Amino acid sequence: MTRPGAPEDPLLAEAGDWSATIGAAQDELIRTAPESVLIIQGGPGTGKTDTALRRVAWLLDEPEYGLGATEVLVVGPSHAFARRTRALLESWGHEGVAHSSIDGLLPKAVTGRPEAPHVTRLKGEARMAGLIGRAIEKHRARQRAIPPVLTIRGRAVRLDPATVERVITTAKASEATAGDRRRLLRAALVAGTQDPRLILDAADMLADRLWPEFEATTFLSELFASRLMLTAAAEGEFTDREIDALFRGTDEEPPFSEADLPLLDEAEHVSGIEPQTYEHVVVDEAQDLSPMQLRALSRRSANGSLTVIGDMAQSTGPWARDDWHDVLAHLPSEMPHVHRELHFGYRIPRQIFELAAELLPTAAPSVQPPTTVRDGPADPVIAPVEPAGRAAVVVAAAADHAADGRSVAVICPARCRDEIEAALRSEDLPWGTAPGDERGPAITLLSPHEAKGLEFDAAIVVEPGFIVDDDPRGHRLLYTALTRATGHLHLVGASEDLPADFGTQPAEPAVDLAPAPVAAAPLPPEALPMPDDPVLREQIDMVAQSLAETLLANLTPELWPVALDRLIELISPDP
Ligand SMILES: Nc1ncnc2c1ncn2[C@@H]1O[C@H](COP(=O)(O)OP(=O)(O)OP(=O)(O)O)[C@@H](O)[C@H]1O
Repeated sequence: MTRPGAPEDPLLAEAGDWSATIGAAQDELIRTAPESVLIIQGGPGTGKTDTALRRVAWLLDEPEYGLGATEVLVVGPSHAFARRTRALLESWGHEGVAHSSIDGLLPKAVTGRPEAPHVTRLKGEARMAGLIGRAIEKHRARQRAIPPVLTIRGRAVRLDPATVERVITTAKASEATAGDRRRLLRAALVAGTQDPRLILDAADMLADRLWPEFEATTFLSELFASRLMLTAAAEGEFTDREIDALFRGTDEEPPFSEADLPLLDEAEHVSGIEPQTYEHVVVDEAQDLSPMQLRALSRRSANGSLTVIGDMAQSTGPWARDDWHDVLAHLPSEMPHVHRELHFGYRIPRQIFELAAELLPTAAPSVQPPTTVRDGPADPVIAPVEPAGRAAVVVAAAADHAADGRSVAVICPARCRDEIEAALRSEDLPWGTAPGDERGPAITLLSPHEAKGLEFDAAIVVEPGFIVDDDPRGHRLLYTALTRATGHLHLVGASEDLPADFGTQPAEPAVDLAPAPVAAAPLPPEALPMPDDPVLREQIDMVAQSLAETLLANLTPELWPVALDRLIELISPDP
């Protein structure tokens, strides 16, 4: 994302087109046949998103698969992310693919309703699908009750219940459309009457009552406004406390929260309104999605051909997880699963990753950190500040990077947002809330959640201590925030929340960034010097990367020296 006018920076330049450096592991994933569910796990910046998009490009280019661009859907966590994936695929000449945030796929509704975290979590559970299904069934049964008499223009029209029942049964058995059902009812009632106009009007009125157009938003509002309907649909699968949590009566708040959107999708599905489906679906940052979101995604897949991407060390929010089982359980597919891990960190320079990796033992102890493949242009800048001076330091750093032509993320917790916005305004610095194209503002202001999956030349992370404190998985969120930069990282905040190892010394040793060694691969007995020729060095690097990926993917660390010995044996000329 280097901006026009930026200095020549070979480290950053290489990020755009890496066709020359595709590792063996990435290449294998890119060429995975479409009849599979490909699951790509990997640390930040290991190329998961790019690899998945290259898989899409490959599937589109292979005539054997005959896949059209409009048959592919790429889903990510945010609108900004969807812009990034669209820009990348289009830069490779693939237009027409659908790119969307998860919410952008779901039915439209006015959201913004505040909600307690335990309610959000409950609404994401898969058993909500059962509740919605039963509520709709009961709703329909009420609508199906046939009134004995209808009043049309002041005249009573008596209906023959047997005739109406017959029409309902025929319409259901033949899966008749709304129009056909109405015509069937008109024909059945009008036969042999003296006043056909009156009867036809009565037939239309009855059709509206029997088969009203389904409005998922109206249905869900009615369901959540009625303790009676909720209890009836719960059928013992929800406790009274849970029903209380779902019940919201009728009030003035915005009607829906974001957790309601997958419920609206479920309601539409149960009532027969089906979304557009795709021959291949890519789901990025899948580690955070609720079961109800995953069900909604699954409905968009025509055949179960999927690429599912994520990193358990970055899993946060109400559905933070430690493994893939739960995600995959809600994305059923008959196709074989191919589960792979990427190990090389291409985005984040060594100096930045060393700092971020200090969080891993707390954030995700079972996750092995990626191996960084390059050095960065600068060490991270650690800036201890008093609250009063915080915004000025952040904005000065952002302005410097922007003036040098870099894209800049200011990643800040909610409680500092207003002061940062005010400081940006008072310095007259243009900024946006989603990374722009090359003509957009260089500075993007983001919450740690919004920063997921994005990358910038420089990142300024504000008050790391607040980021940790404000979320049950705060260490993971901070890890995500620290791993957005391809070149420069600044940490600005209270000295007790900053790591002691770099730059200006804080007064106290670090609290939240507990230092811990990064799991190290066994070293070869003696390192031989690298040749001076840069071309040769790059070739050696690529071969070494490819071999390393094969080792990492197939053998446990204690067997690596054995395999290397065997390799030397195999390639050594016979004596
Ligand atoms: N083989 C490679 N050689 C050079 N650069 C690469 C390679 N693979 C990926 N990259 C670059 O590394 C950067 C990070 O890639 P990407 O965004 O796909 O990572 P990610 O694993 O999805 O990260 P995150 O978990 O943070 O979302 C991108 O700029 C991408 O172009």
